[in-house]
Amino acid sequence: MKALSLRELEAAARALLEPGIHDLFAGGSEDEVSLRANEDAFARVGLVPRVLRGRGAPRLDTELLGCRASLPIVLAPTAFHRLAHPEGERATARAAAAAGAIFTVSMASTTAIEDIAQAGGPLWFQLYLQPDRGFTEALVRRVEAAGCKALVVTVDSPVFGRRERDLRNGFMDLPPGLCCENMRPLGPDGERGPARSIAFSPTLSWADVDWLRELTSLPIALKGVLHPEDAKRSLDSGVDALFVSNHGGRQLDTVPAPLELLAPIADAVGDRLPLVLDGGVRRGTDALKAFALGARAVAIGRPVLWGLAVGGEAGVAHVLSLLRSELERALALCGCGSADDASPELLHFSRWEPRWRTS
Ligand SMILES: Cc1cc2nc3c(=O)[nH]c(=O)nc-3n(C[C@H](O)[C@H](O)[C@H](O)COP(=O)(O)O)c2cc1C
Ligand SMILES: CCCCCCC(=O)C(=O)O
Repeated sequence: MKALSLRELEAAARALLEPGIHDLFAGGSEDEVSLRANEDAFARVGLVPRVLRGRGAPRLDTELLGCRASLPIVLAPTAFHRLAHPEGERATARAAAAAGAIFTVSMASTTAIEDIAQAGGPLWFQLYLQPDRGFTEALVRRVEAAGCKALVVTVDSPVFGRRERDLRNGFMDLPPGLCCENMRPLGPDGERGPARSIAFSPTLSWADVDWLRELTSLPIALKGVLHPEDAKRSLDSGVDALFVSNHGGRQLDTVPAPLELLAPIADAVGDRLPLVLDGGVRRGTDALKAFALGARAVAIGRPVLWGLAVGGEAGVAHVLSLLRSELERALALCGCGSADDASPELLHFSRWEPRWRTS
């Protein structure tokens, strides 16, 4: 039976995945306060529809960082797709390409970027800047050659978050036969060497972003910017977009939900930088709320892994199709012709408290 919603798909994936892999995907850091906050934030904002606006059937197509996409929902970078399904990132890429959706490939993908690019859809590549600049430069050249259209630099990970589910389950590394394929340097004839590990470095600074800006002409998005002052600072480094993200609640715990932090960031950067929000997006209405608060697009992480686990390429296609139809319906019900029509006037922030008559 096909899942009617991402919630149903999540339950189906949970039943199929080996428990340690399920926890690896589902978990957050420490007490998982941010993880829970991400979905809760959407539930706490109401939508107040406008009526009789005659906007016609909503259009979802958009352009982001020079890429045309058929919907403003991006696949966020997530590691290790081959733990969810043997076809891994290849299956994800085929589903995204068929849907006209942008797929952000994780630096920690279990399939090499060249093989993922065979699917032919629009790809961005997520990068953890490595202290070894020579390695980073070689990887950037490789990603450019593979045809990726943008770099998404994750800046919320100077150290790795403490994920206690993984510690409890003893998940230390990928099983034999799998590795982070992009971490295998290419030899002169394109042969892939042994994988090196990904370094998380607390010495990274804006100087490294400036260095990357000089290195490549690809558009650069910074992922994990949550403070308005950092958003403003990013303008000086010539970046092209920001992902307003708390890494799905997997890095610093107790960071508020990105939805709650979006408006001040949108205020800080104005029209100068497009914003992509991720964290807890599970419904078309969630996406609409993010657009109303200033996001140009949203990104989804775990739902893609649930789709993969349940049905490989068809499962990811189903995730995108559910969200597409939900978003079309939500826009139409709110009197919007596109995501650009969404504005804060549609949102209701409840301060209502019941007062019961006692006499
Ligand atoms: C299993 C898993 C792996 C992830 N891997 C990466 C990664 O390699 N790089 C990265 O920048 N973010 C990574 N993320 C974070 C996502 O890009 C994204 O910010 C987050 O999943 C969005 O929240 P959601 O899962 O609630 O949609 C990962 C998240 C999960 C759940
Ligand atoms: C040593 C590989 C680490 C992969 C990191 C993936 C990630 O960002 C996550 O949240 O998990």
